[in-house]
Amino acid sequence: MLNISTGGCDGGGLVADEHSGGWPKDLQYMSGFGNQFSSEALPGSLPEGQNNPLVCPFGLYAEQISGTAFTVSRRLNQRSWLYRIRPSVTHEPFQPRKPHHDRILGEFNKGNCTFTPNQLRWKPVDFPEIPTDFVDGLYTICGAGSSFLRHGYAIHMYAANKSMDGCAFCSADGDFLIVPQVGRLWITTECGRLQVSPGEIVVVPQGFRFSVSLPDGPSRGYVAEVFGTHFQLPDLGPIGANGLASPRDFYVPTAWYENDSRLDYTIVQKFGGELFTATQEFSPFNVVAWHGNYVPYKYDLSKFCPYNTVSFDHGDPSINTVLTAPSDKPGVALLDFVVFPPRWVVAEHTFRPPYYHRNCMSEFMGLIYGKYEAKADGFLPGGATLHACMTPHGPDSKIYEREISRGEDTPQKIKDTLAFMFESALLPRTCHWSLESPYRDADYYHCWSGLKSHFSADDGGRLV
Ligand SMILES: O=C(O)Cc1cc(O)ccc1O
Ligand SMILES: [Fe+2]
Repeated sequence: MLNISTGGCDGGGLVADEHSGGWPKDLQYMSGFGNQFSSEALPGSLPEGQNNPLVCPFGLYAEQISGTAFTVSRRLNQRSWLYRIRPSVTHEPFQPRKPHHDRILGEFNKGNCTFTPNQLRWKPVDFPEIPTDFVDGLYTICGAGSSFLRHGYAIHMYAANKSMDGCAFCSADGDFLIVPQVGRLWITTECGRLQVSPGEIVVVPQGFRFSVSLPDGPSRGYVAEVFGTHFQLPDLGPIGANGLASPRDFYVPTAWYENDSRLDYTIVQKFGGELFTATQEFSPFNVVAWHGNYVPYKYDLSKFCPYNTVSFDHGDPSINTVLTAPSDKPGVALLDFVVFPPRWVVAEHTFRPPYYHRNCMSEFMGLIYGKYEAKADGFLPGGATLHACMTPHGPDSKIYEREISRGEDTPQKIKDTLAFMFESALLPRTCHWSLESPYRDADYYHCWSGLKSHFSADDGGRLV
């Protein structure tokens, strides 16, 4: 069977999934970020030497999916060729989805959203009481820009308890970077299947159809969707050739198909922020072979290799960037995905937690497990915070008081925690339902009320 990963950032072989627990036992991935991959589920199903032969092996249809304009520079060009039993075009016309799902947006403006310079925090939501799949459980928190203009992003969360059945989802608006917090996601895509556990992330690029099964039942997590650009690895600059997220740790599925015909397979398409459905007589997971570099992939965050100070002062959080979706301005992200993983903290004569901060970028944070280093309580796993552009934030009073009375400079290990940040240059607007949500922590600002003055003009400003 052909499964090849070449070129791009890193060549890699096939890897078995450490987390596989029954579905399916022989799940395999190809490794490497940005590589050119080739995969076939049937030997000989991938055409050789050309993309669209007059007749494809096994009578398959050739179909290209383009993730960048045809004319984008070779360095950035992303596309894949899928060889499938029936082409995607064979469907009944799309209709607005009923019942209407009105908590998803693809465009953020004064009419459909609100905004506030206040610090926002949400408690983790409860799992749904009624059967709810990934699509029904998805709701937008905030975002900026417009999927129509191909510039912007949306931050969604989901809470679900039921596998998608006879239906596939696809966002025509942008790439989905999914961060599961509770419950594994077993994701079938047109390129094959991925098993994703909390602590891992998965990116399903714009346009790919996927279906989410929930082997553990109740599931919850976060999604960053980026419009008009794709995630890439950050440059490492003076760090050198290694460190942070290594290209070889990104796993891409191998070809897998089902040859199933049913009258009512439903495609749910997010398009311009609204959901449309179309039925077709076959599963969209009918790709027998494929090749290309426009692919879904997953990454285990425990493989992230953090770098940090070994002398003094608190480094900026950009040092923990896993993936970045660039804007057109050099060095400025449309959306960075940053993690705060377990690590040693050794800075001497330094206030070690995150500093007090006002940022021209906007920061949305989530917590996968444990406690976040800047908050003694209130920021819970599954919860979220939003500190928009220039909104002051930082450690709560308890963390501040604890830190300044720490005494010794012994090394400390931050452990049993995994927080993350979606950071963007674009100022987010917040959805009405997020601000009005019963899960919103209206008292959030109190966590800083105890930050009393320690100032004393008499002792040269030393702490008293
Ligand atoms: O907690 C935050 O707001 C994120 C953050 C973390 C950090 O280590 C430094 C700055 C920063 O904004
Ligand atoms: Fe911050």
